[in-house]
Amino acid sequence: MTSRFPDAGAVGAGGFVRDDTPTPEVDRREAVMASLAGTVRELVDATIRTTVADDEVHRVRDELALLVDRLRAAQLPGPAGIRYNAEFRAWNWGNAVVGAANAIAPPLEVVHDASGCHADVVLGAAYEGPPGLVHGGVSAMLLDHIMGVTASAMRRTTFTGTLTMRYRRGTPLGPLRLEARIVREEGRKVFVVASISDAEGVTVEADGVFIQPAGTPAVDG
Ligand SMILES: CCCCC/C=C\C/C=C\C/C=C\C/C=C\CCCC(=O)SCCNC(=O)CCNC(=O)[C@H](O)C(C)(C)COP(=O)(O)OP(=O)(O)OC[C@H]1O[C@@H](n2cnc3c(N)ncnc32)[C@H](O)[C@@H]1OP(=O)(O)O
Repeated sequence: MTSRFPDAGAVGAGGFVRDDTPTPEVDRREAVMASLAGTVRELVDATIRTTVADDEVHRVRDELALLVDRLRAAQLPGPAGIRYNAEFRAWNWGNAVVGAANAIAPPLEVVHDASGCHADVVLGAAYEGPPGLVHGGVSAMLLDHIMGVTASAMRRTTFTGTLTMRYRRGTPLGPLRLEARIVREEGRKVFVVASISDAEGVTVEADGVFIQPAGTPAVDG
């Protein structure tokens, strides 16, 4: 049987790690971690926007330091990586864009559709660059991810080779839609286009070359 995922270490730093945690247990833990990350995300937003007095800020900081110690009581030795089990249930809880346990991730929920992938997301104060607008690097990060997922097409691993952004107008914080699709393939190179839109239309366009690293397998079909 063709392995759906490369062996651990086969695809760059960290690689993919086979982990035989049963899917229901993965699902249960993922929900628990997503719940924690959701509250931490609230904390990030509340921290940015708080106007409470300095003394109160210091008290909150001290209480949070105790909570950090409790989570540090048992930790992975490094980043979370990408893990998968025998049913090809994969989980990457630390991922910067979709990680269920990562409060820095919006998180993006990528949907595979007939033409590629799309995602609806609401970006708040933590993603600001110019006043009221999404940071250009955040736009690039989110597009990079959805384009990589699109290029990978659930059957191979691809890395970003080249990514080009065109910022047509400021992207307002708030509800946004991302879309990505493959335009052509040449050997191990997959050419992808993508966009971010608000209610008025496209704000950012991107095109990129995603490359399946030499020697990594792909599933037929
Ligand atoms: C087994 C199946 C697996 C199933 C998986 C299932 C589900 C998928 C699950 C998860 C999906 C995982 C990830 C997807 C999600 C998000 C991804 C986010 C994307 C990222 O955030 S990812 C991090 C940033 N990314 C890097 O960290 C890349 C660092 N870099 C490298 O790892 C190498 O550099 C690499 C691999 C790019 C190339 O290495 P290489 O050795 O394979 O390339 P090589 O020289 O053989 O060239 C071959 C042909 O590509 C052309 N070429 C080469 N380099 C190019 C470039 N940069 N731009 C344009 N074209 C380029 C050549 O010109 C030649 O073209 P030609 O054949 O026409 O001559």
